[in-house]
Amino acid sequence: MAIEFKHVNYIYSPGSPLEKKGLDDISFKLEENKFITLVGHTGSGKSTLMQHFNALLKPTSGEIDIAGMTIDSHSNNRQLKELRRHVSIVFQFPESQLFENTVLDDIAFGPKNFGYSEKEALDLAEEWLIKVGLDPEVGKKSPFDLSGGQMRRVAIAGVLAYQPDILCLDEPAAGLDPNAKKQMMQLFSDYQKAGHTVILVTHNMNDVADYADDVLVLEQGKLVKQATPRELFSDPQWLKDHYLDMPTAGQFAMQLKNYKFGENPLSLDELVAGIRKNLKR
Ligand SMILES: Nc1ncnc2c1ncn2[C@@H]1O[C@H](COP(=O)(O)OP(=O)(O)OP(=O)(O)O)[C@@H](O)[C@H]1O
Repeated sequence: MAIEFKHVNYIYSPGSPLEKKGLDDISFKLEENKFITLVGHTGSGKSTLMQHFNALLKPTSGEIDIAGMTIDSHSNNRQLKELRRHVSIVFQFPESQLFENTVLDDIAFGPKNFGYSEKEALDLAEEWLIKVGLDPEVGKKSPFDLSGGQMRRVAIAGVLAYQPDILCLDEPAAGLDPNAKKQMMQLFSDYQKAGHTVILVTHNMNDVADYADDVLVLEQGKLVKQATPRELFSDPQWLKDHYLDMPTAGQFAMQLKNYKFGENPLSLDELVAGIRKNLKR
């Protein structure tokens, strides 16, 4: 199911002295089953946009076609429960929402909430506990006896277990060590490849280069670019003008003044291949 935003505006506290435009005439279309990244500086509107994907915020004007539904300022709450089964948002530090006595019960909570029987939900919980890389024995523990990284996995397993078609993630790897972060990003990449849409808010251009099919760039509530990572990172001047970084491999290549790279490398592999070519010249 494709996603389309049509002239979406969102205003915080309209008519009050605190009135603030969060989104400004946003229009775009996303193909289904892609890995999308959402980038932009602090305050550019990423979280505001994200919350429109499952109507935690509804457009002040304009409309959104998502998961076979159309959301506008009048959408009612019954429609929204159905939407939230298909579109899930994982906010930063989701482990702060864990509350059940055991890890398995916590993971099963999501599927139960969306209509699975007790048994089905527990079966899914056992399956996803392993898929997120935890030992089955962990299932019987209290979530509060786990490390921070393990708690994060449990919280994410609770969302993946009911298999939302569209998974929205707000900096899900924040605060994890590099190894744990890589494993978590791989989990999301696998989830997308298994036939789901993943939408990731990130400040990290390496994540954009490594995982994204498509990038949306926000600035002051406006969409200023929709592109592939290759297109975005092939224009260093545009990035500079918009105070955005190049991925590490591209930055490194730009420092090698006497080397010629056909395209700015996006990954370590591309950087190494480019350097090898130059050494053979
Ligand atoms: N509840 C609110 N009430 C009023 N204004 C808000 C509210 N939440 C966000 N804003 C404003 O809306 C704009 C967009 O904020 P938003 O949180 O969506 O940005 P962001 O790109 O997610 O930032 P960050 O990277 O810091 O999370 C900002 O100017 C912000 O101050």
